[in-house]
Amino acid sequence: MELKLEQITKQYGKKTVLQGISTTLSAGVYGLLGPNGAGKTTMISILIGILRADQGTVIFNGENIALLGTAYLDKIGYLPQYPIFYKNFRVDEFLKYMCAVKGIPQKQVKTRIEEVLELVNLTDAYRKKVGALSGGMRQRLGIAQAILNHPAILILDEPTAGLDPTERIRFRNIIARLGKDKLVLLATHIVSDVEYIAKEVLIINEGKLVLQGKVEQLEATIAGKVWHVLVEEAELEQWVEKYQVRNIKRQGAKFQLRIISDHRPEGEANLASPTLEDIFLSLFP
Ligand SMILES: Nc1ncnc2c1ncn2[C@@H]1O[C@H](COP(=O)(O)OP(=O)(O)OP(=O)(O)O)[C@@H](O)[C@H]1O
Repeated sequence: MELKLEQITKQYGKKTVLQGISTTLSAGVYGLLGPNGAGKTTMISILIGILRADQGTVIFNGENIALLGTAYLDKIGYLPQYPIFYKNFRVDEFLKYMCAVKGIPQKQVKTRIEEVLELVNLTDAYRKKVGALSGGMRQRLGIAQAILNHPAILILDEPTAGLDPTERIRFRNIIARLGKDKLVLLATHIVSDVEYIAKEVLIINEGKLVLQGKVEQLEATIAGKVWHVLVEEAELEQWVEKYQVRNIKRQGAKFQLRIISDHRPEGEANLASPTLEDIFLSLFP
């Protein structure tokens, strides 16, 4: 399976929101990272076929999606950034409704609903009202509806916003499992959501694809530039002014600073292993 973006460009009025995005994606989890307003949701809207690019094409398995029409939509599962749930529906009623929307044959509905609820660990919530679910359970229900039609491509826009750490990990595990046979594109600005599960990370800023690669490849781009330095409290302010300080952690009477710098900072400085968050923050301080 292959999804290819060729020179995707989109403008809203005079503002160019996507500028010549080109990439090729296949099965596996991809993290789409970028600061607020980078163009993630616009790119997703084009990929799920609800928005046309001004220029460029999206090609699914060798065919232009603009010509595939609903045959392409059948391949897509989508969880929007702000999903609207009908709170008075029960979970099973909501999923039956979504099966009808997606044209799933009546004979398959019951089995398919049981399968997707099991996949997202919501079997026990079958008869619960959607309004009674926690935020995390509701997001998992969002995934359940997105995969009802066995999509080849699953697109999730900021799926973990507002989730507690336990739910975030649970969610991450579900996504990793789904990525074994689907192309999963997960847009987020929470770097840790994708750090451990993404096959590749795409970083966009101001509508341009600025970096793409495996997490280790991206981390290698700032190897030798991430430092830990121990400083006194009285010196903190001058360090923060002089260096790009990523993190400050109290260590006994002193403070440990995580710094991104091309050169070894003065004082007690030790090299640290780079993380994806270091890259993100070095690009968007
Ligand atoms: N319908 C629209 N009309 C005009 N401008 C828009 C429209 N939708 C988005 N924009 C602008 O396009 C830019 C990219 O927005 P987009 O929502 O794609 O970014 P994003 O990376 O998803 O941001 P966030 O993380 O905040 O959701 C922003 O400057 C936004 O204000």
